[in-house]
Amino acid sequence: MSTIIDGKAIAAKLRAEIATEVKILKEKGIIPGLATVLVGEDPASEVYVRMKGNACQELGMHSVKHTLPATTTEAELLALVARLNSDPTIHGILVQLPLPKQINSDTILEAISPVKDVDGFHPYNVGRLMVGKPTFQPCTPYGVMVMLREAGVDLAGKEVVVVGRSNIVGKPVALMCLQQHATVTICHSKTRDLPAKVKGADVVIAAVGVPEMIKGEWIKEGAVVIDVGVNRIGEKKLVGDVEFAAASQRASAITPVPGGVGPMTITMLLYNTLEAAKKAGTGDR
Ligand SMILES: Nc1nc2c(c(=O)[nH]1)N[C@@H](CN(C=O)c1ccc(C(=O)N[C@@H](CCC(=O)O)C(=O)O)cc1)CN2
Repeated sequence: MSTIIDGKAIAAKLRAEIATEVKILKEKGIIPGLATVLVGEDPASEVYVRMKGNACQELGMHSVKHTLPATTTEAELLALVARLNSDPTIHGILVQLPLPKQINSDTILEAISPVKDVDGFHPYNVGRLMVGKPTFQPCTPYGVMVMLREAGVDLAGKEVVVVGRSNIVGKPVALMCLQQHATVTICHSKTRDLPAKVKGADVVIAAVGVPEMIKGEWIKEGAVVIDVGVNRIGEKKLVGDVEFAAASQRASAITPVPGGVGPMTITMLLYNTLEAAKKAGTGDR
């Protein structure tokens, strides 16, 4: 049986540290501020944006939620982003993804000021990560790295297999693992013999968005398994991208879903917002 890497517990510890720093910053007259932008009525996005607002409140941060109709045009959203870019009470801007199809996500993400890009999706911040000099790092992969660190996993020389090549998770987490001296393989829908690739991994990071696609029998005895998937089955049930029950028989450590990577995503957003506020306070941006 494997050790469960408890995302909720790691997130709670980090949030307590962030709250302490927020308090110190407030004494200097700076209240970290996050603006969240939700376009449309995607139920999962509504939940995530609400969770982000609640988390800000719990940690004493300022947060403002902008809810726009699904019919919002790209120009209207760009105008809001421009307003938030020049609002001194806002240190971080988060536009919840996915956006409705009439809006080009890249155009919006590139319009967010890189110094307020607490999602770490702006090409400037992506480029900084690419050259090994990260500024704001995307929240989910950043959370994965913190979990690995807290679980005592040293990546140097390890074979890491990332399943999924999204800009939000797969590509950045691969770069972050490379930065920690892992040998990284990124797998995707055209990868030949995925089971063989996974079977060779010391660390598997599943970020493919397909319920239980990674089979337990593919996991090497003693491997570490990080499951980024949050797949809703019916009304209530959430499952990851990995067959948890079978994989946990073989893995040395594994993240659950829910309660694994998910809570870390929001925690790292809070962390990035705090960092943005600190940089604004020192003029270091
Ligand atoms: N602008 C962004 N959009 C999206 C991001 C992002 O990082 N920035 N990531 C995902 C969704 N996401 C945050 O927005 C997110 C996903 C999951 C969780 C989470 O805590 N999951 C819980 C389960 C919660 C539930 O009941 O649904 C868990 O896994 O335990 C938080 C945030 C896409 N969009």
